Amino acid sequence: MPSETLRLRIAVQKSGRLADRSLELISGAGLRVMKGANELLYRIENQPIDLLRVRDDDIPTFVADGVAELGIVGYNVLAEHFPEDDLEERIVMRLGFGKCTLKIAVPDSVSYEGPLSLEGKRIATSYPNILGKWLKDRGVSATIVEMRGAVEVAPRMKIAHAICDLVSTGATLEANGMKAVDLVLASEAVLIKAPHAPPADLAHVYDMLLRRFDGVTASNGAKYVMLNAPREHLNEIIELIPGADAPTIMPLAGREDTVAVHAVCQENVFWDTLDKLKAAGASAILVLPIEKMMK
Ligand SMILES: Nc1ncnc2c1ncn2[C@@H]1O[C@H](COP(=O)(O)OP(=O)(O)OP(=O)(O)O)[C@@H](O)[C@H]1O
Ligand SMILES: O=P(O)(O)OC[C@H]1O[C@H](OP(=O)(O)OP(=O)(O)O)[C@H](O)[C@@H]1O
Ligand SMILES: [Mg+2]
Repeated sequence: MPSETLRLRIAVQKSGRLADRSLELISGAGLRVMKGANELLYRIENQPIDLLRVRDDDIPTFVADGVAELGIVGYNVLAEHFPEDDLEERIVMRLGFGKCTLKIAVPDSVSYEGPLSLEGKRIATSYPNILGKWLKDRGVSATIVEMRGAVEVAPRMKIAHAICDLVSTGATLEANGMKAVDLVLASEAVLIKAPHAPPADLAHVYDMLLRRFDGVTASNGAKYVMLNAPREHLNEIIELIPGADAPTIMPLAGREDTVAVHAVCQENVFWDTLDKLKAAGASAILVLPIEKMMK
């Protein structure tokens, strides 16, 4: 095959909760997506890369089989496909979006004293492998009722006593008269890789892509903080800046007692932090978003 026809493939969710954020990550890495007539495959205009747009359930297998070199999928979906594997071998990086938890939930009126309360019960879920392993590890024997969706209605329909489903805000559980009682798995979107190295001709594109994804992900939520600080409270003020690593301290023209402080914060900066900085004597505080970061 001539090398100019070789293209890397990234499997992404076609539509759903991860679709937009996956495309944002891809464009954040400088890839220009061409939305053509082919709904299954989007071309990247400025790199030899294609996006394979599929149901999220197909992504772990496509990547494991080498149909795509990389994929963006929920950790929960990956764990359900490969419940016995060391998932770290498949994961390139955690992406910081699509955060949710897989939880055991029961009707509000039901008491729960730990996993043993599930003994002999029926539990509805779309994640039979993860739940099966979780129950086995805790020595609980229960019947797993597999459902593709609308798991939250199972107790009301008398199909199951409990459910094991994804939760983020808890609104779905609340609307269905249920409460979360145990954590099974914490999840977020992850970048996964095929077991074999990419074609040699595309190794540089692959490496560049991982570097850029890392840069976009690392800057997620990170902020650039600039402020003026009285010298006598400098240490206290630096301590207050969240996740600040080696801030830059600069003199201010004509102001002996005050310095300018610039710092990259690895975490979000909330209003209460600004209030504390102000109370400690900081002034002219600016918090700026960081678009890209390369360490
Ligand atoms: N409420 C939520 N909050 C945050 N993230 C979520 C939530 N629900 C699901 N997710 C994450 O987003 C992923 C995709 O969810 P979505 O509901 O779009 O899946 P789906 O209906 O199975 O989509 P597909 O049509 O691709 O099969 C989930 O596997 C999970 O990782
Ligand atoms: O705690 P919450 O914020 O309410 O989120 C939890 C809900 O989100 C997901 O469903 P989604 O809304 O994606 O619809 P689906 O069930 O059709 O996939 C999940 O299956 C829960 O039902
Ligand atoms: Mg799915």
